[in-house]
Amino acid sequence: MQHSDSPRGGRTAVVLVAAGSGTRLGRAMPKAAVPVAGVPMLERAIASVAAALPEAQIVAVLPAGHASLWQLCASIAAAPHDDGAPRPHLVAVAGGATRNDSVRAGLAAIGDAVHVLVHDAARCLTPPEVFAAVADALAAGARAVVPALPVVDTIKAVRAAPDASIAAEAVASTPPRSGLRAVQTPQGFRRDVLVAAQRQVAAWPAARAETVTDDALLMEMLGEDVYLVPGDERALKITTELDLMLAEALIAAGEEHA
Ligand SMILES: Nc1ccn([C@@H]2O[C@H](COP(=O)(O)OP(=O)(O)OP(=O)(O)O)[C@@H](O)[C@H]2O)c(=O)n1
Ligand SMILES: C[C@](O)(CO)[C@H](O)COP(=O)(O)O
Repeated sequence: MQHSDSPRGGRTAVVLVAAGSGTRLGRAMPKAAVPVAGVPMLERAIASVAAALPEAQIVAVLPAGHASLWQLCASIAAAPHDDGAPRPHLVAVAGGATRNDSVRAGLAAIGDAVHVLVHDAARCLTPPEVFAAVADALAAGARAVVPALPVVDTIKAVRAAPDASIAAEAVASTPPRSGLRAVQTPQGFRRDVLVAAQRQVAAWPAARAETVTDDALLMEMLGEDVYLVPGDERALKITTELDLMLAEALIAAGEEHA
């Protein structure tokens, strides 16, 4: 297949992190295996990535011990595509103890990609427009791109309680809401820059590495400009039962793309 250098083309890889345990969802299986309106979350996530970026290599990062997710990936990679749709370039690797460990495992498995998108399988209803917006910003020369939405709540920074007899945190400050955004995935990067940042984190003590809650943070650490493109409410991260209910309601209403 002829691959173009465009971030919508074949020199792009997607690291799809799906190795989490889903503690907050509290099911007796890893979150990626949980059915969302009857279809495993991982299957929905792969379908949405493949629909948005059909030429991209997809590296699914899976819980090492969950055979059914590995079988699911193998069957998607091998499935005939009679409708003429391209078969996803899909491989699977084992994840690590933290999300960031899993991202690193995925990065180690990608081919010769120029750009990499890091995406949460838990955001399995992300519409193609969000992938396109990230890819287009990379094509325009950005080295780090993140989808974002305005925040709807007022956000407080907190401090320890000034009066120890009151069992509560206290407010430290209130950042102006107009300057805050909630960020989603896929987060897109020049691969060489992300790999260089991850090399630094690999040497950090665990307590510091745990502060890496998203990939863009690493770019900020290197002094890179991180650009924001519009996110989408359908790209919600399924974290709790309420999120799962919302995702299933979106599917029932025909609002998800797949
Ligand atoms: N060790 C980990 C932890 C998380 N993830 C992935 O990172 C994404 C965002 O993580 P989150 O939604 O917090 O998933 P979990 O870690 O599974 O959730 P919880 O914290 O409730 O256990 C998910 O797609 C999850 O599978 C991962 O690949 N490897
Ligand atoms: C990367 C992320 O989805 C951006 O919002 C988020 O930070 C992941 O957090 P989690 O606690 O690992 O779900």
